[in-house]
Amino acid sequence: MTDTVDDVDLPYEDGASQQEKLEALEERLEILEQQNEEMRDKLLDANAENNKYQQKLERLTHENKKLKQSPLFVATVQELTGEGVIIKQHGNNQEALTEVTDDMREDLAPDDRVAVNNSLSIVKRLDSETDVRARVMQVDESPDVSYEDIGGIDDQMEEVRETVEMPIESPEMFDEVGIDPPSGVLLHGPPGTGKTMLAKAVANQTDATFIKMAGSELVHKFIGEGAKLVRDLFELARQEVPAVVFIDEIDAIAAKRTESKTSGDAEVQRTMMQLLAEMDGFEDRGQISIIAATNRFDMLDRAILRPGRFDRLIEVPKPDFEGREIIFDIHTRDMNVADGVDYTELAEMADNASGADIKAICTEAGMYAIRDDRTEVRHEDFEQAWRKIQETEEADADVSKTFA
Ligand SMILES: Nc1ncnc2c1ncn2[C@@H]1O[C@H](COP(=O)(O)OP(=O)(O)OP(=O)(O)O)[C@@H](O)[C@H]1O
Repeated sequence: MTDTVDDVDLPYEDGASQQEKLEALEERLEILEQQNEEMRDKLLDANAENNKYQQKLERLTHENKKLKQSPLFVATVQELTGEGVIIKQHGNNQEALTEVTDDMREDLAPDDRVAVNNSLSIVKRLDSETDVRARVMQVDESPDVSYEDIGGIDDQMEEVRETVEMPIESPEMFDEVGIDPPSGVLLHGPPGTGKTMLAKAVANQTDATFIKMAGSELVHKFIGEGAKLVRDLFELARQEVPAVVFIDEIDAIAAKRTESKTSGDAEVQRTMMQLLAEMDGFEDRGQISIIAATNRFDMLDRAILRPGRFDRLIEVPKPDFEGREIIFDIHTRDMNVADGVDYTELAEMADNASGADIKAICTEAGMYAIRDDRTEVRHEDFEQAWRKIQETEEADADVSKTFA
């Protein structure tokens, strides 16, 4: 309903002169215009915010859909016959005859790897095995991270060095003393605290090949591949000794056993069993070091923590005040930083930041300088960068809460 003139509370007394009325009305008009302006600004902000959430919503909906899709199984084409295609499923080695469209049939040849759904229909032809390995395993003959690049986790670094370096550099010591070298190291702690860096640095120091495998990639894509890829991983490590095998997100393959009996769970189980078998029957222990990492220590199956497997559990926490100061120092080493930049203040400001957050603050601060057409990064650039990163993190947290 719109206000009529009668409803409006007039800003002057009944007996006011024409001049007084005019002035009062002008004053009121000015206030209303100002309020209108403020409302318009707020509306614009709200629209921008709304757009941002819409985009996030779309992204999350898309991810959600992807996760809900039922997993596909992997099989190998055995033969193309008049009645259909004979495939052999990985994992259980069972053969099956399945029908395919003419288009798909033209695309297939014996020995091709294919993805099949629950009813064993071929959904697509897969990349060659080498492509899958390349996706899941990242091999780096000489990673470029050194101990000087890591800040605030000296005790953890010492422990990793002690466990990994000695057996690779002086395996004879263990032989002579007559003990087995320490087995795997499990690093656990929040994201972005330097777990991957630690593994890379120790590989660099010992001239070992760094082989990284992501747990989630192993089991979430195609069923029937996980166990084989674990075997391939150890095979590759044996060819590359000395090697540091880094298994990231190990919780994806070593989560506590659940009651559900879905095929996905069985696959995860098989992959984990293969990993345990490889770790137990490990003859090159020492020359191949296994470092695993997780952000979800609470979720791990205790079987993985039994002696002889990961018997060094090292917590890698977020840096404390001093650690943050050092990490700021590390990440600004190559930056053109103005005289007034105070790392102590920055470390106080970025309370609760991880190493990865600090790295992001430094990069973003550099971006502020560039946007401002400067080549020198100032203290306020870092402050502005931290505010921006916090806002983004808060918005992300809100969105995940809303759509959880
Ligand atoms: N302690 C640290 N010192 C210096 N830089 C760090 C530190 N921790 C993290 N960073 C920075 O953050 C980036 C990401 O760190 P890294 O990948 O090692 O974390 P992570 O603990 O393995 O994380 P995630 O659990 O998410 O895999 C590094 O490349 C580095 O730039």
